[in-house]
Amino acid sequence: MATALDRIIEYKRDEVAALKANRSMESLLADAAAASPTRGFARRMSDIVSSGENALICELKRKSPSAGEIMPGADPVAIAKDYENGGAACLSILTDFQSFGGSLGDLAAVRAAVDLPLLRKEFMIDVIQVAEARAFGADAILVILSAVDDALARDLIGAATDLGMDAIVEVHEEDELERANALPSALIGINNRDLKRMVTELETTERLAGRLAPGKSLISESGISEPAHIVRLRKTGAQRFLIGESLMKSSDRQLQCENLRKAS
Ligand SMILES: O=P(O)(O)OC[C@@H](O)[C@@H](O)c1c[nH]c2ccccc12
Repeated sequence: MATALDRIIEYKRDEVAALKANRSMESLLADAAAASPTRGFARRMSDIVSSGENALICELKRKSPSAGEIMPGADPVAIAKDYENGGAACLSILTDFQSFGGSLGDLAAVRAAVDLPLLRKEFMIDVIQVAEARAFGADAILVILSAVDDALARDLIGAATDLGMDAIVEVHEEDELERANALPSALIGINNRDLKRMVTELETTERLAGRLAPGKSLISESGISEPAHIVRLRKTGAQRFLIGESLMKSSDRQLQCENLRKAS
């Protein structure tokens, strides 16, 4: 049976074909060269971690296959400002429309409104999407290892590096973590959500965290909704966290960000 991830990758291939029909790599690279310089995504997280606080990547997400509608009419700029005022290290902007209700327009709007480094949260299957990410102001990309082989992962990371961006290599299982350890990116995201079964378990980080190679930085992703979750995950050594749904739904995003940032 096709998984949720399979279905997303299938329409993503059509989107990439449409992008290639409309834009040349050269013209996207020209836009990328003209974009304002990258903001140092990994560096901003390390600065916050050195100060003793948690580095939060706060996410803008209107809906998802697992949660359904989260906040259909969300104003990306207002939410980004809440996150910035709450002391977020970086922001994650979903740009997939079909499953997550996001767009590159959200990325560009947030880029113009706040100073934080931005992750383009997207299912990357072609280097042209990396150039497009930079052209719209992204500072980092996501490389989901359950969706790409090692050769493509290397190409995506290489393209990001060439454009001055960071790459988060996302894993959910032990063999993916082994692959991530051998890839040339220092940021490894352990996704507590299984993108194939849509089940979220913080045990995923607890099980895999000890297996990161030296020099890699761990980001624990998904399913975090309260300070106690951070306290628990910090025991694995995690100091960087990617949080979406619970912050989107919070009645006081800024305060919730502050509480999660200071939890220890
Ligand atoms: O909303 P949550 O449970 O806090 O999760 C955020 C983020 O980790 C999640 O949106 C995510 C992690 N990896 C992804 C890959 C694609 C789309 C979404 C994701």
